[in-house]
Amino acid sequence: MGKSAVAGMFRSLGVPVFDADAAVHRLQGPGGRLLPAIEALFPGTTSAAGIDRAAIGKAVFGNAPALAALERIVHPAVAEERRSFLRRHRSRPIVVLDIPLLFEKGGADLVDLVVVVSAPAWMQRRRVLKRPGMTVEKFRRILKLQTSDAVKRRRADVVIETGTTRQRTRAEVAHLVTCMRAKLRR
Ligand SMILES: CC(C)(COP(=O)(O)OP(=O)(O)OC[C@H]1O[C@@H](n2cnc3c(N)ncnc32)[C@H](O)[C@@H]1O)[C@@H](O)C(=O)NCCC(=O)NCCS
Ligand SMILES: Nc1ncnc2c1ncn2[C@@H]1O[C@H](COP(=O)(O)OP(=O)(O)OP(=O)(O)O)[C@@H](O)[C@H]1O
Repeated sequence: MGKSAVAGMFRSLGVPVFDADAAVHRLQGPGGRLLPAIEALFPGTTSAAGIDRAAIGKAVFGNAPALAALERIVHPAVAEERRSFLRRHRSRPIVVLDIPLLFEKGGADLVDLVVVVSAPAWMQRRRVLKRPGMTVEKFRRILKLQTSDAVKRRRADVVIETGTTRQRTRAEVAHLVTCMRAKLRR
């Protein structure tokens, strides 16, 4: 939908962003501290270079108990990284948490304002299918695991549209940051 692109726009305006996906990649990457636990769960899927993402993706997308077991390893570690990010930026008036599964995992209570990044379904599909290793079937399985865009939009405090030009999206982000800064000064 463009979360990472929008996160970059917040960063360029001086707002610190916690990137949950990047934290997952660090924890599962070369020397990552979750490698032993993941190896025990899915033998033969890790090496010194990190996890084999394609193999684990195949094992968990479409297999609810396997995905839940992986999440029990990954999510507490990500929560720890997030707390450490918040401690490091305690003095900052605004921070952004870029969290792909905010509603699915009950994270909406963590934040003062929920910003949903959204584009039309056909555009999401076109962007996702361009990614290396993505197939129509994998995309279908992942979508089924996630809260629908319509529900996310209803639950959002603010929606940032990425179905338009980057310039318009950047203007929406800048407007939001300006409003938040003005509100905090009051
Ligand atoms: C299974 C893994 C190894 C597959 O890695 P891969 O590089 O192939 O895919 P990637 O991480 O880019 O995810 C692809 C898409 O699936 C979605 N997705 C990933 N994990 C989940 C999940 N637990 N539930 C629903 N959707 C998910 C992502 O948001 C993304 O849209 C990886 O997704 C993973 O470790 N997932 C569990 C951790 C997690 O919940 N991460 C997302 C939130 S922080
Ligand atoms: N107006 C726009 N705003 C944001 N992104 C746009 C826009 N137009 C095109 N894009 C493109 O759409 C893609 C969105 O991908 P991005 O990685 O930001 O999504 P994401 O939501 O973080 O994905 P995931 O959670 O699956 O990793 C990027 O390639 C980005 O350049």
